Amino acid sequence: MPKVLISDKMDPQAAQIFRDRGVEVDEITGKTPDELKAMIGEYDGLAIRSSTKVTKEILDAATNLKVIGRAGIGVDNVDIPYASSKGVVVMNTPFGNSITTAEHAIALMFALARQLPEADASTQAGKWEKNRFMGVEVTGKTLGLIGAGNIGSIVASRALGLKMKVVAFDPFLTPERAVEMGVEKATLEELLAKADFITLHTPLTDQTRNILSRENIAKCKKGVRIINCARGGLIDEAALKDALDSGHVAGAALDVFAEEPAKASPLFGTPNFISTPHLGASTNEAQVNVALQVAEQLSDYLMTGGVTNALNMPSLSAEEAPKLKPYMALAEKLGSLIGQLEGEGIQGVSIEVEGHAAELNQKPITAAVLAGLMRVYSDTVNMVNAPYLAKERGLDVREVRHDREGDYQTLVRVTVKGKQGERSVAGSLFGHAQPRLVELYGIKVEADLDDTMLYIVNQDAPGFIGRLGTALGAADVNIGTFHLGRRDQGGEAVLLLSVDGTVDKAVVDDICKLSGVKDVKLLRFA
Ligand SMILES: NC(=O)c1ccc[n+]([C@@H]2O[C@H](COP(=O)([O-])OP(=O)(O)OC[C@H]3O[C@@H](n4cnc5c(N)ncnc54)[C@H](O)[C@@H]3O)[C@@H](O)[C@H]2O)c1
Ligand SMILES: O=C(O)CC[C@@H](O)C(=O)O
Repeated sequence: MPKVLISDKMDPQAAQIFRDRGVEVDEITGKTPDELKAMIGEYDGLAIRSSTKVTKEILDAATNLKVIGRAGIGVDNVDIPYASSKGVVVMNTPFGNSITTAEHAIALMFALARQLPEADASTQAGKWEKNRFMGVEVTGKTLGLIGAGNIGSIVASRALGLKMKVVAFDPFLTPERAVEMGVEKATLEELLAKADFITLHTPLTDQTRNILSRENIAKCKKGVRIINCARGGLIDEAALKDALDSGHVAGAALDVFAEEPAKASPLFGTPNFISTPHLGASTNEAQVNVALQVAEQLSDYLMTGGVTNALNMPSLSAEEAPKLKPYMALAEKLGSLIGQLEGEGIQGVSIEVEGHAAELNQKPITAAVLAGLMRVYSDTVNMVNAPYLAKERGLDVREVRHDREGDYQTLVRVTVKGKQGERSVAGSLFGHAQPRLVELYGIKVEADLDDTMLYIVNQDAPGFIGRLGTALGAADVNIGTFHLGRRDQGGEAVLLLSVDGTVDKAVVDDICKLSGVKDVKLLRFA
């Protein structure tokens, strides 16, 4: 039974879902990195929010880990490249807290417009400073949206409902989508010049880091009010403090900080500055949504192989997973076969599907071929890290889909470009389930790829099979299955034998010495 650790505070319904789906679950929150490191080795899955930092060290200790699920959107607390290199799938729940976070941005916008926190503190201090607090209306004002994805678009719809104008800067926003959203697409410069309020809704990337830099803050309209419910690091906090002090920025509300927990920001105590401790996603509704989603996604992956919302692997619905499973087994075996035959030095690989296989999601088939192929380089390769390893090695990967049906109802062909030029193997499924090799380097064969096999290339001549049988019998090697194919009579023949148990190198050397033998390889598919 797979075992999952919930290491951050999460709605209790998550644990219940794991149990209902047959996954063992421990909820142990608030551990230090060292404590987490000591315990993570026993878990197959890890469910987190933002407190747990999944670093290289934690991943190195996570010897059984297969999947990490973030109950939320941002995954900056997970070292995704390293998780990928270790073959660990990383998933998030991209929609569960979007409405809640958009509402928090709107709440902060109103709090800034009417100085609500300061007015509250003053009133509760018994001051009744009615003349001190003069607000602004939001109606008719321009809201500048930086980032128009899930949350940004919800903020835009709420702002339009409040009769604001919305201008949006997002390099990936198409003109059609802007029209659909009812916003004006703008450059960053235009947005900075026009906006009365600016709200940020992008991830933190190399392009968005410091997007509100000192220089860009200076380009804003005087009296602008700024809201950040996305990620710390999008705003130069020191420059924001100076702009608040000078009055160039009339107010700023931050839910997120460059360093969290933010316990001593220079912004604290600045007039017209409001802060919340990363509460964007903190509503009952959002926390139930993300907890349920993460538990369902992790359970699906661990129990059925279904992949939803993964950031480092192609998606695979629970419905698709059983259909693709035999194809992935076939693809991995073909990749492994050609990888073992060619050895190192493969420069490119093309994965072609035809017939029934062409109706399926090809990405998992490609990932499975690469997993088999890259095993030449590493024993720990799987479908998650294989594409990264292939990229790292500069392998050119091509996917081809043929609508036509050939000799077989379904076919997967793997062609590699290696030291010997382009060579390919192809396989099909028998009875819709049984992977079988049907072509090897242009020669028709029909062979199951069993755990241990001998691949022998010889000159087609009478008596060879007898000599081979005698040699194997003398070495006490029992032949399970025997498959023979040849290019033409008297030409090159290929033999694929499955054998019981292991075969010593000495036996392989003896076969090499048999007359007419050109090549012998011991293949393993276990
Ligand atoms: N405060 C919180 O508790 C909280 C809660 C949920 C999400 N978030 C954060 O909010 C942010 C937005 O989440 P989302 O679900 O809307 O993400 P999303 O991926 O749906 O949208 C992000 C948008 O940013 C745009 N973008 C990317 N690079 C850009 C750039 N250089 N300039 C302008 N736009 C750019 C993308 O095109 C996309 O439309 C994320 O950083 C997420 O982690 C915070
Ligand atoms: O889990 C949280 O409280 C914050 C989540 C938020 O930052 C997110 O990116 O989804």
